[in-house]
Amino acid sequence: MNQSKEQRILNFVLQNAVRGDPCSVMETIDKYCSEKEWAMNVGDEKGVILDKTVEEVNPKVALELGTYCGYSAVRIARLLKAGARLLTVEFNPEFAAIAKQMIEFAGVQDKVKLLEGPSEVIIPQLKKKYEVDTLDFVFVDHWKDRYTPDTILLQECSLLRKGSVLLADNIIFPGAPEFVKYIRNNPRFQCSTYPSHLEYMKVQDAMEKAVFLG
Ligand SMILES: O=c1[nH]cnc2c(O)c(F)c(-c3ccc(F)cc3)c(-c3ccc(F)cc3)c12
Ligand SMILES: [Mg+2]
Repeated sequence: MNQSKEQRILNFVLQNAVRGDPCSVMETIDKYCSEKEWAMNVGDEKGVILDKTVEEVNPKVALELGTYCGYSAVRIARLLKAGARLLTVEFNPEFAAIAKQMIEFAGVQDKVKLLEGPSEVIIPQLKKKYEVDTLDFVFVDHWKDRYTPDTILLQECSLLRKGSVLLADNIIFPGAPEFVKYIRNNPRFQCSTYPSHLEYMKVQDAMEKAVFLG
C-alpha cells in the first residue's frame, strides 16, 4: 500500500535528521515541507512566535491540541525546563503513530505525553487521569471549529488559572472567526494578535495570544 504524506515526512526525518537533536528534526521537516510536499506544521516563521511565547511563559505543564506529525510538540518540548511536561492531543490514529516516532527520534519523549483521542473527551480527563492541576500554556492548533468549544471546556474543567496563556494558530487562514469573536469579546481574556504567514507559503496568517485573567 502506498505511503501517506506523513509517513514520507517521518521517513525523510529518520534518514536525514540527527537522532536526539530536536532542532535538526524541525529543520528537516521544514526543508521537506517547503521543498517537496506542503504539510500543516506550524512551520519556521510562526514557530518563532510559538518559541517566544513558550520562553516567556516557561510552562511547567503545557497542553497542545493538534499534534499532527509532532513538529510543534518537538518545538515546544525542546524549550521546556527540567521536570516540565507537554501533553499533546491527536484524534487521528495515523497522525498519532507518526508523531510518536517523531517525538522519540527527537529525544524529547520524556517531556511529552501523546494522548490519542478527541479533545472534547481528553480535556475532561486531564485532572484525574493525567494528574493536571492547571495548565500554564495551551497551543491551540487542531480544528478551527473546536477552538471555541474547547476553550470553554478548559474553563469549565477549571484547567486555566490567572495568567494561563493560550496561543491559537491559523486565525487568518483558514481562519477561526467565531473563536476570534469569542475570545476578543471575553473580558476574562487579554488578547493580542501576531501577524505572520501560512506555513511554507506567502499567504497571510496570524496567531492569537490570549491570557486568562482568572
Ligand atoms: O486543520 C488544521 N489544523 C491545524 N493547523 C492547520 C494549519 O496550520 C493549516 F495551514 C491548515 C490548512 C490551511 C490551508 C490549506 F490550504 C490547507 C490546510 C489546516 C487545515 C485547514 C482546513 C483543512 F480542511 C485541513 C487542514 C490546519
Ligand atoms: Mg496550524
